[in-house]
Amino acid sequence: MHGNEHSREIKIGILGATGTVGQRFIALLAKHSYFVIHALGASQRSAGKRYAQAVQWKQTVPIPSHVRDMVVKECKPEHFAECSVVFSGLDADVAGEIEDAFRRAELAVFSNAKNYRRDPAVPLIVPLVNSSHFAMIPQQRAQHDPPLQKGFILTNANCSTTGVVVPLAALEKAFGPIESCMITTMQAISGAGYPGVPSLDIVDNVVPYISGEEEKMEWETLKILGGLTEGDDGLKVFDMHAKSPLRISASCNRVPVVEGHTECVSIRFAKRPPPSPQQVREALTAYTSDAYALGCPSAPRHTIFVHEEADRPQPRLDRDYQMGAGVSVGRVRQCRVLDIKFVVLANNVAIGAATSSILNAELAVVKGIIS
Ligand SMILES: NC(=O)C1=CN([C@@H]2O[C@H](COP(=O)(O)OP(=O)(O)OC[C@H]3O[C@@H](n4cnc5c(N)ncnc54)[C@H](OP(=O)(O)O)[C@@H]3O)[C@@H](O)[C@H]2O)C=CC1
Ligand SMILES: N[C@@H](CC(=O)OP(=O)(O)O)C(=O)O
Repeated sequence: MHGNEHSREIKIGILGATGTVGQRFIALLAKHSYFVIHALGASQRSAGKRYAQAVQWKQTVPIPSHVRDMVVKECKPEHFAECSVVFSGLDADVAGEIEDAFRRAELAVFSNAKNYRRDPAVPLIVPLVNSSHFAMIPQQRAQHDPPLQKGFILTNANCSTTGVVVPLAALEKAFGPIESCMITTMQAISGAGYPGVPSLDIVDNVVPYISGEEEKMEWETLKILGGLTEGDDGLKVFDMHAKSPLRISASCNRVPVVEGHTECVSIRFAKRPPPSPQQVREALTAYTSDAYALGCPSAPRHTIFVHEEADRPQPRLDRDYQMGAGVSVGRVRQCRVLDIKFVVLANNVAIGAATSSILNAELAVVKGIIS
C-alpha cells in the first residue's frame, strides 16, 4: 500500500463493530495513517460492555490494544458526535433507520449494508471502479430535508458484485461495452456474517441458493458500470448502463470456504471481432484504479492480479494478497458460447466489504468531500 498523508487525524466511528465486517474494519483501521478509531457501536446486547467482552473476535490478528477496553455504545448519533465519519457494518434489518439518523446528524456514512444501494440519491461505489459517482454527493445533501452541509450516505456493493465489476470495468475501458455476462459464484460462509450458515448445512456440502444475491448482482452491476447523466430537470441520475444494454445472469452458491468469493464469468463483447484471451489478460493487468492513482493509502498496487498458472486463483492461497484489497483473475480463455471466460477471486470481507468502505472514505478525503 502507498499513499498521501492527510495533514490531520480524522476521528471515525464503526457501527456494527462486533460483526464480521466490523471486526475487519477494526483490524484494518488500527494502524491507519489518518483515520483514528474513536467510537464503536453495536446492538443493545453489546452496548455498555468493553469491546473485548462484547465481541466474538474471529480475526487472525489480536484485538488492537487501544480498542480492547473501548466501551461499545448504542448506535445513536449523540454517542458519535466527535466523529466526522462512520463506517457501517450493520445488519441490514436495522441499517436503514440507523444510517439515516447518522446522515441527518451531519455525519458521513460509508455503508456495507444493502438498504440504500438502490436509492437514486445514493452513490453505489466500488472504489476500484466508479469513483466518478462521488459527483452525486452534493445533490444528495442539497435534496435532503433539511439540506445537509456535511452528512451523506455512500454505499459499497454486495461482495460478489464487487468481485465481478472490477474486471468488467477494466475490459469495458479497453474494448468498449460488454453485451452479455454469465456468472456462477462460489461464496464463502463468512459472507453470511457470524454465526452465519449452520455447520450441518455447509460442511461436506454446497448450497445452491443465497437469498436475494442473484438479483443484487444483476442490478448493482448496472448502477456501478453505468454513468451519471442529467435529467430534464437538470438533476443528475444514474444511467444504469442504458446507452449500451448489458444482460447479466448470475447463479449464486454457498461453498465450505471461510473467506474469499470465487466467481466463474463468461462474457460477450459488443466489439466484433472480440479481443483475444491474451489481449484480455494484458488489459486486466494494465488496469489501474483512481484510488491508487490519487494516492489512497489502502489502494492495492495491482488492482487486478492476473495468474498464469492453470489452477489459480484459489481462495486459500490468494485471498490475502495485498491484504485482500485487489482482485485476482485467472484461467482467461476463449468461451465457445460467448467470447471469453475467466475466474475471479475477491476477498468478501476485505475488498468485498470493509476495504471498499475505507477506500471510499479515503477517496472522499482526497476529493475534499470530507475533511
Ligand atoms: N460478511 C460479508 O462478507 C459482507 C457483509 N456485508 C453487509 O455488511 C453488514 C454486516 O455484515 P456482517 O458483519 O457479516 O454481519 P454480522 O451479523 O456478523 O454483524 C452484524 C452487526 O450488526 C449489529 N447489530 C445487530 N442488530 C443491531 C441493532 N438492533 N442495533 C445496532 N446494531 C445491531 C451486531 O451487533 P451485536 O454483536 O451487538 O449483535 C453486529 O455488530 C450486513 O448488512 C451485510 O449484509 C456486505 C458485504 C460483504
Ligand atoms: N450476501 C453476501 C454478503 C452480504 O451480506 O451481501 P449484501 O451486503 O449484499 O447483503 C454473501 O452471503 O456472501
